[in-house]
Amino acid sequence: MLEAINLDCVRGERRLFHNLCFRLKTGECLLVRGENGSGKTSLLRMLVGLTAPADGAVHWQGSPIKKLGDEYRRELLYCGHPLGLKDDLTAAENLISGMALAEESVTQDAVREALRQAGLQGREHLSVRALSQGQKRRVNLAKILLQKRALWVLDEPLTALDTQASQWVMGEIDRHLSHGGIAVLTTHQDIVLAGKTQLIRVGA
Ligand SMILES: Nc1ncnc2c1ncn2[C@@H]1O[C@H](COP(=O)(O)OP(=O)(O)OP(=O)(O)O)[C@@H](O)[C@H]1O
Repeated sequence: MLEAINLDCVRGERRLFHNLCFRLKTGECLLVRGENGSGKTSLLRMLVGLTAPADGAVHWQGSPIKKLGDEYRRELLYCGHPLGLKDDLTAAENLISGMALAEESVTQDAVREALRQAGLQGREHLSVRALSQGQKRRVNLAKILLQKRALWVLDEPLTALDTQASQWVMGEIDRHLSHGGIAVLTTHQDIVLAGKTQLIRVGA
C-alpha cells in the first residue's frame, strides 16, 4: 500500500498543495492531473523520495519511505524527467546499464524482446542520439518490461508517443495492476484503465 499523509509542497515562494492525502492498495492506480506548473512532478518526486515534503509523509506498506530507504527503492520504478538516457549508448546498452545500476541481472534476449514490444525492433543498435523523441521515450518505458517492481511512478508516460505506443503503455499499466501492482501517473491525455483508478487534481 502507498499512502500520502497530509503532504505539503512549497516551491520557492509558492505553496503548490497542502494536506494532500491518498491511499492506494494493490491493483490501484492514481492519476495526477493539473495545469502546467501546478505541482504534479513535484508530487511524484515526493512519492519516490527525491524531494522532501514541507510537511507530511509518504508511507509504503505502513512505514515511512524515509525510514525504508533502499528497501523502498527496490520496490519502485520511476520514469521521470529527464529520461535519463545516455545519448552515446544504444537503446539496448542503455537498458542493460540501467539494469546494472538497479543491481538487477538481465539477458540480451530479454532486452531485445523488451525493445521489440516497445516497437523498436531494428533500432536496438542505433545510438540513442539518432532516435526521435517518441522513440527515446519508448526506450525509457521499456524498463517497465524488465524491472519487476511493485510500484510504478510514471511522469507523463504518454508524452510524444503515437496512438499505438500509447495503447501499448496503457496495456502494460493494466497488466501491472491486474497482477497486484500499484501505479501513479501524470498525464494531460485522456486515459482509460481497466483497473480501479483514483483521480487527484493538484493546484486547483
Ligand atoms: N527546485 C525548484 N525551485 C523552485 N521552484 C521550483 C523547483 N522545482 C519546481 N519548481 C516550481 O514548482 C512549480 C511546479 O513544478 P512541477 O514541475 O511540479 O509542475 P507540473 O505540474 O509537473 O508541470 P508540467 O505540467 O508543466 O510538467 C513550477 O512553478 C516550478 O517552476
